[in-house]
Amino acid sequence: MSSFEYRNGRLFVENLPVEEIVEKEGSPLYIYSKKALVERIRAYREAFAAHPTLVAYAMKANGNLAILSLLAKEGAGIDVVSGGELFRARKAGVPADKIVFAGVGKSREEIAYALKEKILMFNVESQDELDHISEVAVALGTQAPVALRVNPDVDPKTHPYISTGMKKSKFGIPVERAVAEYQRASTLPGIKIVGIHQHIGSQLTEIAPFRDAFDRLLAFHGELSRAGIKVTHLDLGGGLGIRYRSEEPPSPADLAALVLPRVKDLGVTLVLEPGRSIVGNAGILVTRVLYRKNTAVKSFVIGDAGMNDLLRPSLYGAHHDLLPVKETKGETIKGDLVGPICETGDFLATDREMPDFAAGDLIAVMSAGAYGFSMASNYNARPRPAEILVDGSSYRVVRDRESFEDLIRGERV
Ligand SMILES: Cc1ncc(COP(=O)(O)O)c(C=O)c1O
Ligand SMILES: N[C@@H](CCCC[NH3+])C(=O)O
Repeated sequence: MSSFEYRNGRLFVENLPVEEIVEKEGSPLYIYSKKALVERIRAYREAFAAHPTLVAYAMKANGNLAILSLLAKEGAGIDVVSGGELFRARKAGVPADKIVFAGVGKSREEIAYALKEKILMFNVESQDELDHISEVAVALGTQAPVALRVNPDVDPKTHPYISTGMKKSKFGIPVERAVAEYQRASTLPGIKIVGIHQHIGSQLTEIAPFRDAFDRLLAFHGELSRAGIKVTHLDLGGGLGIRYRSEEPPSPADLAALVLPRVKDLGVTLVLEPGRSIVGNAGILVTRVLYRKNTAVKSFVIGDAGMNDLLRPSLYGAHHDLLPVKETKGETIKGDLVGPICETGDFLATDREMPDFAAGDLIAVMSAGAYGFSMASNYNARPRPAEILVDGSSYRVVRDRESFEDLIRGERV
């Protein structure tokens, strides 16, 4: 049974009506389902159970402490991309030896912090970064465990802004230069080579790019061992897509079927970095209609959530289904769901067939668990929404709605 469904015409999250939660906690509001989160992380753990595998949830998708802590209790590690994310992961109780650290621009302070915490490994994205990490490690009297992020030049067939494994992208080290870079790494005093890393993009809905990238990764692994360099970890990154509209992305089991038969004799631990496919469909954003407005050419539904609360439609033209919190059988309109932000690009849906919403109605913006709150901002001095975690018939506020005082914290006249 899905975690979000209608019962007697009312939208429920697990056993709670969305309307009742919003009456108490206000809007806009992010609501997550614990059951959906647990199901998703277990789907990965079970699919890969036959091989030593660390599922390092990519917390950039949603870094709420309650979610991190829940996933950690399910055995997950974390993929972080900043000192701030590392801090969050540690606050949530994630063991340091289950944390991997990627990103093209790690600062010396962030590197030192991660070394002191003793994380599992750094996923290194350039020659310069490798040198910096070695220097910082030597200064601290230690060695940094690293994987080099190898850019295989595979088209992930997703939005260009979130394609990361092509030649023209800023990520990773080109595969043709990677063996030489590993050889250089093996001579650096502060570096201990432990793995190979790859991540080709996000919201992948076909298996073929995973297969192409994985073929290249295995070929590279062979080349590296022939050059005398052994690794203990193969990090395959994240990127598995979810259903926003009608997509039918591969499942963790499909990924496992592709990968496991070919790694079983390599003597490596697998690392996976799923983000969106864990949290995306475990969360919704609820917005209340403030006004209706019709011009000569457009119908607008003006809600209380905008691009500052959910950026994906504005940034990528992304589609999120809209569901009425109270089911209607009445008229529909074709129009835009827009927010209060002073930008024409502030919309959650454009030219969309939707119920003829009236002021006061609640709309659930679906599939908003990933890259929703984590990309929210205070633009137009708007406090960010509260976040709610539903567990069966009860819920907890896992992040308070921001106040006006929060907006000016740290500022001085
Ligand atoms: C290095 C790395 N790992 C993991 C992820 C998580 O990706 P996704 O949310 O698509 O699973 C990303 C984001 O694309 C990433 O950059
Ligand atoms: N923010 C993107 C995904 C970014 C992936 C990060 N590497 C989205 O909402 O789809």
